[in-house]
Amino acid sequence: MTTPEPILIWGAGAIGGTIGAYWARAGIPVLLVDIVPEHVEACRTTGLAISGPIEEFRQVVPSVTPAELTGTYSRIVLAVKAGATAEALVALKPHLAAEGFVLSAQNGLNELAIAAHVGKARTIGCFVNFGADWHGPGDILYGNRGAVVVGELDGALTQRAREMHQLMRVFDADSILTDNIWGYLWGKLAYGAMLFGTALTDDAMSTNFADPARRPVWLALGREVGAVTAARGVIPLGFGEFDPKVFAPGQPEGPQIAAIAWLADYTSKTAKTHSGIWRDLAVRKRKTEVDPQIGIIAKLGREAGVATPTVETLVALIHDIEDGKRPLSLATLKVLIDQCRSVSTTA
Ligand SMILES: NC(=O)C1=CN([C@@H]2O[C@H](COP(=O)(O)OP(=O)(O)OC[C@H]3O[C@@H](n4cnc5c(N)ncnc54)[C@H](OP(=O)(O)O)[C@@H]3O)[C@@H](O)[C@H]2O)C=CC1
Ligand SMILES: CC(C)(CO)C(=O)C(=O)O
Repeated sequence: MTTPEPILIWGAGAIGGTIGAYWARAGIPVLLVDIVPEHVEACRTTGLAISGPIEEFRQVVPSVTPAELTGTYSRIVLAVKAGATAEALVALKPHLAAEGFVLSAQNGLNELAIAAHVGKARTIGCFVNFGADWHGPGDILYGNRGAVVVGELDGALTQRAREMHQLMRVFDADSILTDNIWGYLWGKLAYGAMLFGTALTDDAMSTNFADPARRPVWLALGREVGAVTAARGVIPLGFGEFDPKVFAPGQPEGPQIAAIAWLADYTSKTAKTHSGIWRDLAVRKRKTEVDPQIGIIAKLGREAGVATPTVETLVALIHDIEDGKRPLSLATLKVLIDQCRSVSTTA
């Protein structure tokens, strides 16, 4: 009897580690690949502990560092931060079978970079919106359930997409198979841009979304991403009651304010009170995914002739915090609030 080929999860942190622990617990062969040797050692020996309000368990998961990996694999789930995607792709390509694929379980438009590197036919899209934090070697907080959506880049409902969807259903029974993965990815960018805004302060995501004084920023970011999304001909899709279509050009303000109010409520119900961006800035003290995730919106906007002044200032402010030039504080967010206010009064 031959041993079934494991699914490689490349990047076994908050997202990759959580999915991997669930798959391994369900008896699905999985192999974690991560550059943090202490994490790899913990996962394969004492086990990966999943904690938080959803479920608590510890699961031993086969794990290696990239240097220890041998062989080729048909299914690779990429779950590194967007800034590490290029480097991870170089390392994983020799291990990707000719007929295999890479599925991006990441925020942003990493699918573009993956397709450019391994080929569009070997790339599958995925939208992940559950909340998790890597707290240390073998230690992950699973803070809240959230959308998991799988789809081919061209929308085809292929056998391999169906299979990955079924596997994701083992992790979360509500996972979705879609023919519009770009819609979900662009919808998340609208929310994602707002999350970067919340990460300018030390306040929880929900505190930020609930404060009427900060609302002009969320509205401006939603509208700018909505305008670029529309210019690219994408119909954005959301999660829960967050419908990014309300931010499309020409849409009224009422439903936009309601969408922000829903986000305030939604983000108040997680054990992960702050975004991964805030965690990178405040806890990990490292660069965020701002350029590949948010900077790309401004770049694609410029290409389409759509102005994105709020997005551009946000990117600059995040860089300032990364470089130690500004603090994480309300004063930093206030730069953006003032810019949005002055635009709305001069408009
Ligand atoms: N966490 C969350 O709640 C959510 C995250 N996302 C998205 O999911 C993606 C993954 O994020 P998340 O899981 O939080 O990130 P984490 O930092 O928790 O996990 C990524 C892991 O990959 C490792 N890594 C970095 N470079 C490589 C490489 N070249 N090869 C192998 N491993 C590598 C990291 O090590 P090191 O730390 O040393 O870099 C880390 O252990 C991001 O795009 C994020 O925006 C989406 C929705 C929710
Ligand atoms: C907030 C969250 C978990 C999405 O709900 C996220 O995407 C992040 O932390 O970057």
